[in-house]
Amino acid sequence: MGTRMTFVTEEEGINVFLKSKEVNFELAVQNPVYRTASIPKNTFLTLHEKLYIMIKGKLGTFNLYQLTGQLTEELHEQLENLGTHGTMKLNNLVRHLLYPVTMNIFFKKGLFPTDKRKIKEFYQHFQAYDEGFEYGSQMPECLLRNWSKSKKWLLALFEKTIPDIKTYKSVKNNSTTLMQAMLDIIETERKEEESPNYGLLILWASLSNAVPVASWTLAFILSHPTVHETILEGISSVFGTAGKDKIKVSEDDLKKLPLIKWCILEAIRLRAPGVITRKVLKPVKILNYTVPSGDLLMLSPFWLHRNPKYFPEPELFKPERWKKANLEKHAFLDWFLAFGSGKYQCPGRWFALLQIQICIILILYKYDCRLLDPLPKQNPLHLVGVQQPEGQCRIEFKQRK
Ligand code: HEM
Repeated sequence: MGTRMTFVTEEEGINVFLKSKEVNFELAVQNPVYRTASIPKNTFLTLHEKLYIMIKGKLGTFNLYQLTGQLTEELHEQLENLGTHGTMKLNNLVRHLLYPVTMNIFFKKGLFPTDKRKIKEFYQHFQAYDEGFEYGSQMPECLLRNWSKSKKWLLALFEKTIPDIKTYKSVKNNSTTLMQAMLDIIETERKEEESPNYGLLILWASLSNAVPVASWTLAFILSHPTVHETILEGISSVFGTAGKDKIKVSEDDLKKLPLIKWCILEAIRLRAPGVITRKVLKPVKILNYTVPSGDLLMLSPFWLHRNPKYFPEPELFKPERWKKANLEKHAFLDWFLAFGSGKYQCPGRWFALLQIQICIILILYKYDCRLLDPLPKQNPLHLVGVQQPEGQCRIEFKQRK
């Protein structure tokens, strides 16, 4: 639709994408941000770097472990609502856990509705917004009636709740939530009329990839019996065998269970975002081509992760390949680009890994789980963000005795 895109697939092009000063993140995403969250260009460009630095700091490895206790508590609360046994679509089970946990932690405790009708309404609108995000980021809103309705519903929700978020004070500690810290920056720049729009944007960023990644990780673990067994043994050795206790999970406990983190990273490698993008500011030369300014440069982490030169036997789920990564020093494997790269690499990556680790530990500690369907295929239509499953995948869970 009038946008020129150049895809880089070879090392030389990838290096230009990752290192050239002539390609720009902000100008590549500004238009999609305008279409999906109605944030005007000047507001976006004024606030972007300040917000990014704050989010990166708050969710970076130095501060992150302050959230472990809260994450565990919130997840226990949501697991309690699942009861002692049941069968659900795997995706829905993960949504049931991560939607409220993320809302309550990033915005304000108790923000996620508890009334059944309101929860259903939230699910319906967030899912419609998320599923249509890719189209919404490219097309005029007037062509996407239902998507637009859900976008407006979510914006109205934030408009209503922002005064409460602003005045909320945690009883347990003095720290501000992520959204409160964002509001401080937005207000300092006198852009408060755009606060609900930022609420919507950060809600989408924090859930759209984390939910499918948690589902894929569980699906991979449950469909690889040896991995599943080893993880269960690890969990029993750290937390004991009973499934009823409200266990606490510490940073040290997580270090004793590296296989879970490797499984998450391997699931992300295999289902990585279809594309990430940069705008070309001045013509750049790649091999024999000159890519003109104004083009979007596109790189596919999904495709790159299937290159056997970088990832031997790339199609196989092999969590042990992550043994080689220096995760203690917060480094991933070379050529792993699921979180993007450079100045504006995903600032939520360490939070996502922590949240999913605790989520998986608590599910597998509390319940005996099995999949009732084979591992689903990935839907090839999704380019923005992590691949979605195609077809149904149900999970059966029974409380361990
Ligand atoms: C496994 C889950 C996740 C994946 C795979 C993922 C992936 C990505 C990718 C590929 C980008 C673009 C980076 C680039 O182009 O270089 C990005 C940006 C971003 N992510 Fe994540 N992400 C995940 C979870 C999260 C979470 C939990 C948050 C929570 C706050 C988050 C917040 C953001 C934000 C705010 C940006 C935009 C950064 C900017 O504007 O500069 N992400 N993410």
